[in-house]
Amino acid sequence: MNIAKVIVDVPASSINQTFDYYIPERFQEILENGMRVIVPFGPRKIMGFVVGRVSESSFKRLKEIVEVLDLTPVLTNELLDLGKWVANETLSLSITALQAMLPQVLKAQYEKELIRMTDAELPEPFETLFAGRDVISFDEFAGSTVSYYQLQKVIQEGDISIEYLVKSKITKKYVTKIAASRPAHLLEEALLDLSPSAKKQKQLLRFFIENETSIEQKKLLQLVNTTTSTVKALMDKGLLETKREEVFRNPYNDAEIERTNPLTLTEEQQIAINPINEAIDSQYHDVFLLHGVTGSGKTEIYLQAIQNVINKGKEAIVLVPEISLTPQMVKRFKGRFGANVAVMHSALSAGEKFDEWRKIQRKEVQVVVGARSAVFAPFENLGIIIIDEEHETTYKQEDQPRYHARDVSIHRGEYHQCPVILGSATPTLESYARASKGVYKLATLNKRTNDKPMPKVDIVDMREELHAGNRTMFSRKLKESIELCIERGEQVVLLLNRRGYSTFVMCRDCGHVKECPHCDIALTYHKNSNQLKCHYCSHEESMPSACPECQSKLIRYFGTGTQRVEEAITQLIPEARVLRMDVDTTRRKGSHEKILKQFVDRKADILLGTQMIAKGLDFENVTLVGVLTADSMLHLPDFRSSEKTFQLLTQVSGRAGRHELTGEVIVQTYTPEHYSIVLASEYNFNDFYNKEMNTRRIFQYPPYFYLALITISHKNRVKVIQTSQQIAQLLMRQLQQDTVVLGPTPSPIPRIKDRYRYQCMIKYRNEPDLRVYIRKIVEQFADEVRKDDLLITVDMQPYHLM
Ligand SMILES: Nc1ncnc2c1ncn2[C@@H]1O[C@H](COP(=O)(O)OP(=O)(O)OP(=O)(O)O)[C@@H](O)[C@H]1O
Ligand SMILES: [Zn+2]
Ligand SMILES: [Zn+2]
Repeated sequence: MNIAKVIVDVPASSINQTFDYYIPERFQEILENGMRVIVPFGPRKIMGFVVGRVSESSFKRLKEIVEVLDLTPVLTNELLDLGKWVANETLSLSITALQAMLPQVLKAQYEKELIRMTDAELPEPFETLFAGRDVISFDEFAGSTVSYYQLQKVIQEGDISIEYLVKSKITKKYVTKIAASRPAHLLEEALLDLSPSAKKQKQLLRFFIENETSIEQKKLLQLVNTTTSTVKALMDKGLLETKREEVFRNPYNDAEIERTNPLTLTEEQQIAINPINEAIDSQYHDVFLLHGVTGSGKTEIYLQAIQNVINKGKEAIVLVPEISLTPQMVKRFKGRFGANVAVMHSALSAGEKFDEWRKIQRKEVQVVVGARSAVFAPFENLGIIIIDEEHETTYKQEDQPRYHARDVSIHRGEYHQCPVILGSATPTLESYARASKGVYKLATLNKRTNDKPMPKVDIVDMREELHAGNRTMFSRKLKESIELCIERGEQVVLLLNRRGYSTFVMCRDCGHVKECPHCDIALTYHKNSNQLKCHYCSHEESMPSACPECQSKLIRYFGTGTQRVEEAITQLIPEARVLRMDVDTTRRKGSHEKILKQFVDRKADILLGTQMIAKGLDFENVTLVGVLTADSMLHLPDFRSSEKTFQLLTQVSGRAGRHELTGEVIVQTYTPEHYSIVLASEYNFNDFYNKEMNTRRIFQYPPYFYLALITISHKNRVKVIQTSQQIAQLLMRQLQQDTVVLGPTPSPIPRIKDRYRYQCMIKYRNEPDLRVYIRKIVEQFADEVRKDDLLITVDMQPYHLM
């Protein structure tokens, strides 16, 4: 078995396969699957992952592995298989899928160092190698005669550690600790033997006689007021010893987080958790959809299910959307499980992320709470996977590999025979439909744990405001409620639903929105040509100068930012203290937390923000939630726009009245009759679900149909059009009768960075070989992709339709 199968880091489709390399003598004993290696490839040396070992190759004259980067595998066999599966499902390269599973630090090639972790004698070759130093470069080892096998053994013993140097900074920190190397009574004997002049040495020894602990050297020197030479003198006498210990950079101070105990579950919660616990106990895989209104205690169910998993010695993955991964959220998990929790968050530095990942890899924690990519946590004994706010579209990765964390979770759940929990107050139609069919098990929580009703929602028709002469973005009702709320000393959350603004065209008089006559989807305004376009069916028309419904001249496209809203509030309600939270004010690390803390400390009356304030936040003093423009998302060229609107309104309403005080919600809109707004205001998920499912069936969208989106881009527009047409024709030849290929049509954003973009959308019910067809078709263009800068991207089950 001296030949390794390696997936190499070359991002081109023609080499999406393994290559055979000969394993030189010095690596034979240590090389395992999941290790990274350096191999020659053409004229270069590149990185690759070992995915197998064989004794024969069909190729003659194999090249040799040059270097082994890891002495413990960074990917388990399960993850290697998962990588293959992800690559296949998402039509991406294996190397891309594998790299997506690893922290940044391991993706690039960094310099490495060997660090001595003990002052005890190391096996001989290492003493010579270190020659009295604590740290040596890895290259020095590689250039020596010491074997990799020997190194692997001392690493396993914990006497030497390998470090990756991130941007010339050591990724980890160490402290030197001092401890007595003999029991106290022997230290006392030694004390008597010390010469009377060695006062400091005596003082130091007494410290260890009285305190039988190890202590950080720096602290010790301060306490006893002495220097390292005193320590050294006692070490030379064999009385003290030093040990280097790793300090994990801990972005969350575990010690400061107050521990919480499990709450007694309500009856609803108990009924919901029972089947989940049964799956954990009997070790079988099932997907549970936990549909619970905001504030119904879903998180408590997660916590108690995880406790059950921990008790069984198993591990848990909890996924939460990036923007909900607030300190508040982390605290709930650390409060229950303390240091047994790793947190994977994009705001952590590369080094911090690596530390958290290592805790998982070394089995130092049993729980990880993280955003999308935490689904690849290298646990080997999973007992549960939880996806909170399962409807969030951020669970879908928007570049290669374009995987959905939900699909990956279910795949891992099958492998580990453990339950997967999808939780939401507003599940996706896809998940709810599966639950209705019995594919997933449904659990419902209808009541808030505080037994208070959901806050009452008032819909304000902004067209009437305009007719009454109010041209501000605040209705009279909202303005008055804000003033009253501030007077009572309570707080307001204001949502500016900005996503997708400025692209749709609406009449400010009657609320009419221009839609495509064939697709029932808002047309996109293209500023350059002053045209309205549909990118589902290529329909086009020119921008009207008057509203086709009411002839008003006030028809225009929209554009507003939080900054302008902030100015408007201060003009309208000068006494209001406003905190603004959007991409601009949260760009710097920690600013997100700072704003929330200021709000909790009541340093402001109003928290004004975009989508990021709608989720997961829990403020005691918030009694009013205002939505400035509920419909701004409704007219996005996206068949999910109603669903997203319903979800957002429900989520943001859930921020009010979560505690003692009763909450109130005011929703401003130009389309007060739209079902997603009306039904959200009534918290009526079921009617919304039925109505929306009907629409999806009629227009052949998910969950009735699956989608695949192929986007073609190139600098030359003609070439893009030709290629797209060729692709569409090739597809059409292969596909079933009831499969629809829409397009080619220009992408919603038809040109990015001077590249023209066209797309083909495939709607299908059953195409078992679709991936194979697409792969083959894309391969036909491989030459042009490589030489002519043509770009073809494929997104299976797209969420982002731009
Ligand atoms: N069994 C219980 N008894 C008493 N209080 C509970 C119980 N379960 C949960 N709670 C409390 O109820 C509140 C709401 O619960 P939680 O945040 O878990 O709900 P949620 O469904 O996750 O809400 P959201 O979807 O809005 O984030 C929390 O303050 C929580 O501590
Ligand atoms: Zn009109
Ligand atoms: Zn159309």
